[in-house]
Amino acid sequence: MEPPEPPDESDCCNSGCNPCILDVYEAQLQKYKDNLKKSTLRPLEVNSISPSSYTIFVVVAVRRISPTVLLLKFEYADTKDKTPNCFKYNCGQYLLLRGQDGDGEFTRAYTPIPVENEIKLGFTTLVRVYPFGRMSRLLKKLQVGDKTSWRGPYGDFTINYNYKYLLFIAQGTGIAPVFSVISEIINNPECESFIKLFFCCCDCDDILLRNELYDLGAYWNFSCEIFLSNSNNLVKKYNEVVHECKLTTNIVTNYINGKNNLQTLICGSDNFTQFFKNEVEKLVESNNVYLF
Ligand SMILES: Cc1cc2nc3c(=O)[nH]c(=O)nc-3n(C[C@H](O)[C@H](O)[C@H](O)COP(=O)(O)OP(=O)(O)OC[C@H]3O[C@@H](n4cnc5c(N)ncnc54)[C@H](O)[C@@H]3O)c2cc1C
Repeated sequence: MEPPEPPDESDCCNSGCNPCILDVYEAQLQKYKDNLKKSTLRPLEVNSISPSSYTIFVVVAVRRISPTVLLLKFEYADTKDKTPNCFKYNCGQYLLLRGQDGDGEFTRAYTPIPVENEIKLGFTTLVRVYPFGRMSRLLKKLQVGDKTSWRGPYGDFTINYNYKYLLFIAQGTGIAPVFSVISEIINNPECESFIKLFFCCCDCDDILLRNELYDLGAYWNFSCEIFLSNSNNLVKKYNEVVHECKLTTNIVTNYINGKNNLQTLICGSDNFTQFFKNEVEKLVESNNVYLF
């Protein structure tokens, strides 16, 4: 383990970021000291991103994949006195992007997603831009070559392979951590859980990672059902299950009923997440429900 880089005092923007960079540094320093006591092994991996200080990543690709969603690719471009050899995060973890505007500095969370041929020292993220969003205004203007500051990864999600059934309920860009976790599970040859995804989208253009989810359908233990609030211009692919309606409590209840040993994992807007959490908890104990 590398000693954490101390943040500049000015890195704390006093806007209540979660987690605050100064707290992260203290916690990482303590972890490093504890590790030193335990081990004298030389570190083999030097991560290109750090939770306790900002690292510069340059934009290397901007792809619009729906009217409001961008797929952005970033590559390590810092000049710190370290030679990173990997970009490491656990599935379901997120990064914080630093923004600056007339009102000062602030951060927002974004989730790296696994993609084919990923750059060794980089990451990819799906970003929805909102008309009046503070970070969205900056993201909309990003171009290849622009520099951005990131810290992380954060989040302590761990996959529990003891469940026989894993039900994921995702909405919009909530698919980012869900896709990352499902990909990890599917790639574990020892996993014997059945994975079901209910994916809620506004319309056909909004079915994010559609090809990637379609390809996952080739695995024996994964199936996906897509729900569209607006199904204009819908063209289904072979074997794709697309409902021309919103996901209802009945559909969730029918899936859950009769299944013991099931975990439900939910990711979407606050209202969406809270609604399905309440519904699912009428059927299963709350410790079997995870909110990203
Ligand atoms: C752990 C975590 C991981 C995340 N990962 C991703 C990710 O991978 N991709 C991604 O696009 N976003 C992700 N988000 C959301 C992201 O952090 C921002 O909240 C989002 O980009 C909006 O930021 P903003 O500054 O543009 O909008 P803000 O200035 O914060 O909000 C302004 C307005 O934008 C609209 N708005 C903002 N957020 C939402 C929302 N979720 N649903 C509906 N309307 C909204 C509302 O009208 C709101 O009033 C994640 C959030 C968390 C907590």
